[in-house]
Amino acid sequence: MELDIKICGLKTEEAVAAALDGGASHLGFIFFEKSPRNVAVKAATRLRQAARGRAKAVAVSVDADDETLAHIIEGMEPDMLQLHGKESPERVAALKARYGLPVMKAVSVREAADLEGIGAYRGIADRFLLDAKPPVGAELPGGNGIPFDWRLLTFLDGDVDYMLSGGLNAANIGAALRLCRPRGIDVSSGVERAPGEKDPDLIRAFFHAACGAGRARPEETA
Ligand SMILES: O=C(O)c1ccccc1NCC(=O)[C@H](O)[C@H](O)COP(=O)(O)O
Repeated sequence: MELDIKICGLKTEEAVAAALDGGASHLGFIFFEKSPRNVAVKAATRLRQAARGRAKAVAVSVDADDETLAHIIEGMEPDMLQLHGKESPERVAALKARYGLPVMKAVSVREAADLEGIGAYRGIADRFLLDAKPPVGAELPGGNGIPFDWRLLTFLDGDVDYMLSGGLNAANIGAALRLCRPRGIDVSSGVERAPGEKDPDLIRAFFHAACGAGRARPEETA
């Protein structure tokens, strides 16, 4: 099985092209006004066209209400929803049933106890995005460019399908892959020259480093 790679927070055609050329499996579009990566539905609808048949377009929202979600989903036609707020298991189940789209539930991790939060969503969420817990007072629930202690994941049930996220970049992705053996990885700040400004060269460097560490999941290359 190939490693999934999600480039998140895309806002320009240039960045989308670099992500697709690198072989991204998922492209993330942020719908959260406080984020420097926030995109309008109209822009995301245009940007996601290039991904059709090549990568999954992921709509990232944070405790969005029904009206907002309907606008996003009807407009950009995502392949997947990423719920990055405090959405309950019931809310996740209801959205899956309503839209028939796979859901990736973000879980914020700082310590081992945070991983217990996964349990309530198992059998409901299709996938998890294990991200670093934001620092106290942070405005953003994700995209803060900080890693968490990946060693915590070595105790996780191997059946949990997750993308590793939080502070990944070309310099640390090799170590992260070797330690955690995730089925997918996700990056945002680590491929930016400034908050919200993706850098195609950094995107290319990230793919190069991830592929150098084994694009296939490590245990399958052993
Ligand atoms: O990236 C954002 O600005 C953001 C805002 C609100 C909710 C989620 C957000 N990002 C979600 C992601 O999937 C990011 O890629 C993930 O948090 C990792 O970000 P980073 O640590 O910057 O690589």
